[in-house]
Amino acid sequence: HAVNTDLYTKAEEFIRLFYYEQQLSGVEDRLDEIRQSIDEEGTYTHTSTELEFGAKVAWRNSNRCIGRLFWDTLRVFDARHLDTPEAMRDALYDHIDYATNGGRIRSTITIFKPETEEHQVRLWNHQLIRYAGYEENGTVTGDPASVGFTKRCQQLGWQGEGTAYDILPLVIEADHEQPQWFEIPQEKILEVPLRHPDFDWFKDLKLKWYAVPIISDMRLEIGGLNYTAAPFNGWYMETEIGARNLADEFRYDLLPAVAEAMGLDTRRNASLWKDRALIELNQAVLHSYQTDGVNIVDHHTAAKQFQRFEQKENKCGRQATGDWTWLIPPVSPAATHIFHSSYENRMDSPNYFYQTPAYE
Ligand code: HEM
Ligand SMILES: N=C(Nc1cccc(CNC[C@@H]2CCCN2)c1)c1cccs1
Repeated sequence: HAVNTDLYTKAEEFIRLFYYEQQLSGVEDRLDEIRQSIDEEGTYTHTSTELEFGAKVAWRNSNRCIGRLFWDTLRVFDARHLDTPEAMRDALYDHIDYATNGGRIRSTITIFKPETEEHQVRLWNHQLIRYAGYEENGTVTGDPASVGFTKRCQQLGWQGEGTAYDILPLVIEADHEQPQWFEIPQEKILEVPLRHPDFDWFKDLKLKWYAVPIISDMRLEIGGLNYTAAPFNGWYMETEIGARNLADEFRYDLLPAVAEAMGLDTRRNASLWKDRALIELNQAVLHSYQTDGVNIVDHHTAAKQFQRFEQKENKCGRQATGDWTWLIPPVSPAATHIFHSSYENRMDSPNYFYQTPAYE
């Protein structure tokens, strides 16, 4: 019974927040309904409006997110009625199409049914769209971060072409049954070839990245219910691609190649060759996405937008919580106000959480 009381307590806190912020009447009747449902069935069901509000506020509460100014514009697709892996696959295809929108990216979340004692839906992908990683005697082709998941996909019967840019399949696990994998049709994947506005040789590095980051392995908690499959996307901040995915030594490790092509002295740290290469790589990312009409935000603009979010929260009588260590951008952090601010890293509910890996 303790568990149910815990569930009711969380449900009540969420419902009261929803009725207060949306200035609705009749909260006691709704709470009676929920208490009865929990007593009779051990759980309760969110209305679509409660679900949408919960997903938006979970984004508003995401302490590590610099993009929260737009929390209230999230498009929420309610996919709780879908029961088969094929139906879920089609909902994921629709998510990719709707979010991509030819480059005019729309922040979107698709929410599958919450976990109960009987069932749980999990997406094994970290992101719906991501490149495979193949390890051959010490060297990796593709994304080193994907080596483990790529091996699991191969064990499930998937075969990639072996290039540095193979798109991994969707892997859907429903109710502890055998996970099913599905290819994503190539025409659904928007990618951006990278070129530099001033360095004509940059295109000869033959680099590209995908347009839409869709996180698919986090748990959305709303009023005590856990939505263990709720993929969400926004657009990229350029440093994620230019300062991490393509720059980290344990990812695509491209700083030496860019620095050499720039003719920098890579033997001496004090030449600041890594810093110069970083700036040009991030400049190429911004230039390429903007030229192709694919939404992206630079880290200075993103910080300004976050400052507006902080101000907007204060106007609403709230104080924005945050994780400073993630909110500062990895390039020129002290050039943003965030570096010179402090934030309480309190985890409010609703929120997005890490969850136990779906596979090992
Ligand atoms: C609209 C454009 C958006 C931008 C530019 C943006 C930007 C970012 C960035 C740069 C990070 C840090 C990621 C990293 O360093 O790996 C982040 C984290 C995060 N964002 Fe956003 N975001 C956006 C939209 C969203 C949306 C729509 C949601 C959910 C509905 C969201 C939820 C989160 C969460 C939960 C984290 C923390 C992830 C973790 O702890 O690993 N963001 N965001
Ligand atoms: N722009 C985005 N970036 C983002 C957001 C949340 C999580 C992530 C992935 N973070 C994990 C990686 C791997 C370790 C450190 N970064 C990226 C968005 C992805 C989905 C919505 S916005």
